[in-house]
Amino acid sequence: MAAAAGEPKKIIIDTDPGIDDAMAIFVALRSPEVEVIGLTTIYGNVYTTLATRNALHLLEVADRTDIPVAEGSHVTITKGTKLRIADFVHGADGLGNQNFPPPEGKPIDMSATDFLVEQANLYPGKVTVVALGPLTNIALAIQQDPSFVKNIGQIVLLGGAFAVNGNVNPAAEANIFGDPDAADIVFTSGADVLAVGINVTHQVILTDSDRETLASSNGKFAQYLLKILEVYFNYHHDAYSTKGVYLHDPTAMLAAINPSLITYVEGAVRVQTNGITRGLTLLYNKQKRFAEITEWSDQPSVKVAVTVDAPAVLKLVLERLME
Ligand SMILES: O=c1[nH]cnc2c1ncn2[C@@H]1O[C@H](CO)[C@@H](O)[C@H]1O
Repeated sequence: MAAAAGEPKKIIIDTDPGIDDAMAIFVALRSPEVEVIGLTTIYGNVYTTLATRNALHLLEVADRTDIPVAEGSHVTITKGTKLRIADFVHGADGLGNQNFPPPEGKPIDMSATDFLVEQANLYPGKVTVVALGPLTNIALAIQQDPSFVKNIGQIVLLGGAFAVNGNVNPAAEANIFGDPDAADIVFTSGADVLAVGINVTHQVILTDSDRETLASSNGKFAQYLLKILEVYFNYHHDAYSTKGVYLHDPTAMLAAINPSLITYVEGAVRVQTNGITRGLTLLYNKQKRFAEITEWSDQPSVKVAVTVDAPAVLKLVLERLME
């Protein structure tokens, strides 16, 4: 594969691994266009303690224990402890019920939020955060350091269901539902945000036959993922009528790596934080100038992905995991 032109883009992956997180992390580690400078962990697919353990484990599988892991928040930004954990999607261990041995490594002695703030300050405008779980750590960084929103290069997040049904319930997508208050802080922060929602990721499906293609590779990532994918396939088989699994996190990762794979629109996004539509993401395209001053007035614009070159994403995922 040709090396990326220029310096690779520095990325921090905020993650709750998670089967599709594992795929996305491996894709990033095999992508010359980016340099993974750290993983930060969060609850979502698993509790934060297990997310940290899984992040360390995945870096050991990849022989990349040089990459630091910083543990993130165990509670929502409003200190909520009643978390919705998607173990029914990923298995009790988050990685397909494989009972992998515990990692040898440890997280660094710094919180995810402190690490995010530190790295954004160290490389102003140069770090992209790829957020694959609920947005608590990112919102905490925004609250902790007023210069974070201008120092961070871009925040590419997997989250939201823009003008489509959610996957937790008809209103809400899982990552936004996990901490709607944090999500609203991120969307209204003024940072350069690109949201890749399930309106886009539901177009990128790894089918049974793609899984067989993956199985034809002796590559360590392909062989590892085959083991953990079984649980993810079973869940999709039960919950959806698609012939495969959605590649949520790998799609968001590739949108960060190669923005030409998606198209987006711009506008203000707000998140519903209570009631039956808690977690709903709504995009205001700013086509109409409303006279009345409301919670929508003067909100900064973010980017919301609307189309994806699904065959190209799938091809890249397979290529990079099969090397
Ligand atoms: O049905 C579901 N409920 C909860 N979480 C899910 C479901 N399907 C996928 N994910 C997880 O949430 C993110 C995308 O919303 C992905 O990280 C995916 O693994």
